[in-house]
Amino acid sequence: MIVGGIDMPMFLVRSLSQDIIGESKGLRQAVEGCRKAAKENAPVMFQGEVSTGKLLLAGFLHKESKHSRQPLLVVDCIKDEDMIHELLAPGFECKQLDRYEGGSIYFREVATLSLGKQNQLYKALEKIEKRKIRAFLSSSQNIHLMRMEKAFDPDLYDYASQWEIAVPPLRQRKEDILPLVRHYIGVFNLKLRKSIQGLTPQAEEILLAYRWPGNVDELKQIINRAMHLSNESHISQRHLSDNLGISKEDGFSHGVMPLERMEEILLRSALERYGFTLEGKKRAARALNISLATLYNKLKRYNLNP
Ligand SMILES: Nc1ncnc2c1ncn2[C@@H]1O[C@H](COP(=O)(O)OP(=O)(O)OP(=O)(O)O)[C@@H](O)[C@H]1O
Repeated sequence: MIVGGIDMPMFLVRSLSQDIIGESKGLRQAVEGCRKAAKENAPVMFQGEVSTGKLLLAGFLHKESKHSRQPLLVVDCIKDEDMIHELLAPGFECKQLDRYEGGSIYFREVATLSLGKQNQLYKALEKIEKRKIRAFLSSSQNIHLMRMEKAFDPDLYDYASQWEIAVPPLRQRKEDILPLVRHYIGVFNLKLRKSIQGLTPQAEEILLAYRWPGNVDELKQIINRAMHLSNESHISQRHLSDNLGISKEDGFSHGVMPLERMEEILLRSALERYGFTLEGKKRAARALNISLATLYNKLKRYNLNP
């Protein structure tokens, strides 16, 4: 739910009361980490690949903590450029944050900020904490490696390292795949007015073997598309084939796919994340560690357009 009527429209304020679905050890450890962190006041850094559930877990932590009576504010360091600019300005006094005193604030994707801005964020966080607003940070890039390569600000690194919660990718939490699939089948049955009951054994095998580079959002999309295609009681291999880049004949039982297909998936996911504007493409190229010119060549080759 997005709560409107706030002073700063750049802030996304969400009430996160959604269920956390999964049974894996990795997810249970992350939930346990949140429960423990909820009893403390330290800032928490959520680390994990894209769409692994970092924000969902931060929402759970917030709800379990003594800050839960006030909102959790979400600031996206990639998308909320104006807000970030305002918040990081040296003169920012956080007065606009007064009404959120006692709540929490979540900065999504802090590692995408330039080194200078990371340091400004560290200074802003000191002011924010004075307003008794608890800080959460997230990154889909490994900030420890970035720090070693001097690509992450030392002050923000020390701040973020106080309490870390790692959220493993879906391919390392295979026990979560089928429960999530069942959950989304239920969601889309309602939405599409269908009554699909589950997956064929072969379709289950395919989904369990897949690497899920886009994690839970990708799973959601794949199930959504498969359910649009299926008029049967179960989702089968042929409803998944085109979307997972596998051949209808060969199946996909070994978690292998053509490298080019994997490259296309990664390019698409980077552009969906950063956007197709010039700035978005520059960021996508940086995240993929390729030059902008190479990115343009690949976009042409795979015919990737918004
Ligand atoms: N364990 C889970 N149970 C139910 N839904 C989940 C789970 N994990 C993720 N989701 C859903 O997947 C989507 C992505 O989750 P979320 O935004 O929390 O991921 P994230 O890691 O913060 O993403 P990003 O990398 O884009 O910042 C959301 O719709 C979320 O509700």
